[in-house]
Amino acid sequence: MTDATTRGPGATSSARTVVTVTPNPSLDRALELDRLEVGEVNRAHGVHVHPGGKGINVARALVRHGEAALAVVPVGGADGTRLVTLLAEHGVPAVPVPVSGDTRTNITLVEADGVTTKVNAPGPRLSDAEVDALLAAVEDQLATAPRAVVAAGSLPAGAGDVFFVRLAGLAGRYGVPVVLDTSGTPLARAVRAGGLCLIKPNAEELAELVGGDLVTVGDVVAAAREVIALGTSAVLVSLGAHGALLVLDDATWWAGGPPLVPLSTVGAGDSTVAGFLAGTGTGAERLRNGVAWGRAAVLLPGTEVPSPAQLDLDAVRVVEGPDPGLALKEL
Ligand SMILES: Nc1ncnc2c1ncn2[C@@H]1O[C@H](COP(=O)(O)OP(=O)(O)O)[C@@H](O)[C@H]1O
Ligand SMILES: O=P(O)(O)OC[C@H]1O[C@](O)(COP(=O)(O)O)[C@@H](O)[C@@H]1O
Repeated sequence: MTDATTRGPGATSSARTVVTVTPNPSLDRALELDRLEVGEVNRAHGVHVHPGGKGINVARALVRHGEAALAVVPVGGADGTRLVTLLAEHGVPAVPVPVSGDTRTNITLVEADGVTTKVNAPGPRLSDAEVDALLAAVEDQLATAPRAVVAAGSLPAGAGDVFFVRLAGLAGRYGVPVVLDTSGTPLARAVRAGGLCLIKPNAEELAELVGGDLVTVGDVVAAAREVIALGTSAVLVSLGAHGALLVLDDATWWAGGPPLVPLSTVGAGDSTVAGFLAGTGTGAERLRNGVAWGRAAVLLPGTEVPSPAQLDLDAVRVVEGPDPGLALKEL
C-alpha cells in the first residue's frame, strides 16, 4: 500500500510540515451531466476520481504548491488501498491507519450550468481500538513538532463527538497549533473545549454553532467573537461566492473577487484553508491567499486542487474592517 512518496506508517513530518487528519476520508467521484433528472436514468459524459476528504484536500493543495504536508488517514478495503495509491500519485506523503470497514465513496453530480449535487456516504464505523490507533498515529506526528495539525471533515461512527477534543488535547501537550474544519456537534464540542488556533466554518456552520441567523457582516463578526471568547484564536468564515471573512479578537478583514462561473465547488473550502496556511505576512495577506486558492479551486473539475499558475491573487480585494451593516449577499 505504500511507496517512496506515500511513506506509510513510518512516515514522519518535519518542523515545516502541516500534518492533516481526515477521520472519514473518501474517494471523490464527480459525474458530469447535462442536466440532472431526478427519478430518471441519467447518463454522465465525464467522470473524475480524486482522493477526497477535507484534511486530504488540504494536504494535496499544499503539496501542489511545494509546501510540506502529510496526511494521516484511516483506510480500509479495496477503496482504501485505491485512496492510498491515489495519494501517492498526487505526491502526498500519507500515514495510512488500517481499519476493518471499507473507505467510503462520495458522489458529486455536476450539471452543465454548474449546479452541483453532492451525496456523501457515512463511511465505515471505527472500533475503539481503531480510534485509538488513529490518535496514536497523530501523536507520532505531533512528536516531530510539525508546524500545525489540520483536523478536518465529518467524524465516522464510533469516533465519538469528542474525537477532535481528544486530538486538540494531544496537540496542546506537544505545543502544536490546531486548525479545525468540521461542523455540528464535533465542532461545538471542540470550540467549547478551547485551545484551537483557527476554525474554518462556512456561514451555515457558524450559524448552527452559535444558534442564530447570520445575515450581515456584523452578525458573522459577533458570532466569531463568541467562538474566540471560548478560546479559539481566529475564525475564517468562508462565504461561497461572497468570499471570506477573517475575524480575530481585535481585527476583521473581508476578501473576495469578481463573480466566477464554477466548474466544481467541491474542495474549495479545503483549498481556502491550505492557501491561508501557506500564506505569509499579515492576516490580510494570508486571507487574500486563502481566497485566491478557493477561487482557483472552483474553476477546476471534481476535487482538483489548484496549482500556483492557476492563482489570480490580483483579482482578490481585501477590505480591513468591512462595514458591519453590509448584508453577506451584498459582499
Ligand atoms: N461560486 C463561487 N464563486 C466564487 N468563489 C467561490 C464560489 N464558491 C466558493 N468560492 C470560493 O471558495 C471559498 C470556499 O467556498 P465555500 O463554499 O464557502 O466553502 P465550503 O465548501 O467549505 O462550504 C470561498 O470563500 C470563495 O473564495
Ligand atoms: O467529511 P464530510 O463532511 O462528509 O465531507 C467530505 C467531502 O468534503 C470534501 O472534503 C470537500 O470539502 P469542501 O468542499 O468543504 O472543501 C470532499 O473531498 C469530500 O467528499
